Amino acid sequence: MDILLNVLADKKINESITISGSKSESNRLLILQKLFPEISIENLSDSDDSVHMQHALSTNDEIVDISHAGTAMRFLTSYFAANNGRETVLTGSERMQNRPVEILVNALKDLGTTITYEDKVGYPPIRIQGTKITKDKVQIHGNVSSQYISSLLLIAAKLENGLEIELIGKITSVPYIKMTLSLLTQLGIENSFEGNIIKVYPKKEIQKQTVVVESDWSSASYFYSIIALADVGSEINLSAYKKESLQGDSCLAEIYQHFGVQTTFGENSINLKKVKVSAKETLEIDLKNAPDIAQTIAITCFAEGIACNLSGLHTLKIKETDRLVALHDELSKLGAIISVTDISLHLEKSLVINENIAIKTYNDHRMAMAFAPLALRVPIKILNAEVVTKSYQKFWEDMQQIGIKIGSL
Ligand SMILES: O=C(O)C1=C[C@@H](OP(=O)(O)O)[C@@H](O)[C@H](O)C1
Ligand SMILES: C=C(OP(=O)(O)O)C(=O)O
Repeated sequence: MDILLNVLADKKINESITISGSKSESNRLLILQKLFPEISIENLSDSDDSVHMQHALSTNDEIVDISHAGTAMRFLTSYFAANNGRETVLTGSERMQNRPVEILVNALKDLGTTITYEDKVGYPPIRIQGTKITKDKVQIHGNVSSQYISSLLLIAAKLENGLEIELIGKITSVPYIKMTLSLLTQLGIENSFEGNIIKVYPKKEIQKQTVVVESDWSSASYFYSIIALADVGSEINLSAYKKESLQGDSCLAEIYQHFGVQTTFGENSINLKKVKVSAKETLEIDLKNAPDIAQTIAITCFAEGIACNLSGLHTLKIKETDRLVALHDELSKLGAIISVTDISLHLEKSLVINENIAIKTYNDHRMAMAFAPLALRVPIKILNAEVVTKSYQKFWEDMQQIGIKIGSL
């Protein structure tokens, strides 16, 4: 589905939108619920990635295909490895077969499990022989993906002796590790994270309880971008959000102050309001703690004619697409002066935005969603717009609600 986005001139936005549950929290809780059936989940994400996770956890098939879902691939690797007696081939989309899992697989092998590669060493598909894990100490590198660490943490309490993980080297996307540990704490599972050592203590059963998933902050980023580009006085209410979030992407509230967006926390919602024009100084941010909002921020800067230097982007090359190359190529077509390295992005201040450019999305939901707010400036085409469902089912419906007109190409 290729679409053309447009807006009516001078529209001041004043809308309320409800966003589905966090994909990251949901995919953790689905694994935990399988291990601890005492858990009930409310406001579960309706994303494709969470649907794939639910299906993978309910099937007895030998081959389990999780499509593009990175968290499902990584979290299920440990889950199946600890599933004594079961043999599973875990696979995914063509892109998933080029997203690395070797660091996690090696850690699980060190714990005594048997995992082999069906095709390319280091990448899915992998064949997992479920084993009873009795070892309780493992080392793992933390600089490639935090998902490997969360994966081990999610099964840790159900291992006979719990688990002590020693993190080696620099650690990336730390808030996601803390999210996993906070969820364990909330469920009554004892754990600690001191220096580079994480410990999770064994727990057979937990109290029966309901966990309410906060809505997805990465999805909220597109509304931050829209309000940043909208007229002063425009506002959007988003629910259901809270001030004490487990999601690192809640740093959006602070970052978007640069663009004159004020965030007010309500009972169960946030109000985003454009209170002044964007600051014109170069935006310098390290996004190693919040990689999923890099695309949104780069495009907001471009639309607002603000230069930026984004660093800490070393994980972007192994996400749904190489996001650094994709941003470079698509923003250049719009007229941006942009350069990227393997870990950073530099964007010059620009005054012109080319109209009617067709943006390629490379099977990456965030490419489609991050470019959509540019419709507030120029007519823009988004190719394969259906990719958004990986994390946000009703994204285009919600765009129409805030006044973006969508036509087919
Ligand atoms: O644990 C999680 O839920 C996630 C961790 C991050 O991945 P990396 O740790 O690979 O950066 C993030 O980009 C991804 O969207 C979700
Ligand atoms: C990187 C992402 O997801 P995953 O790694 O779970 O595929 C994302 O949602 O931006």
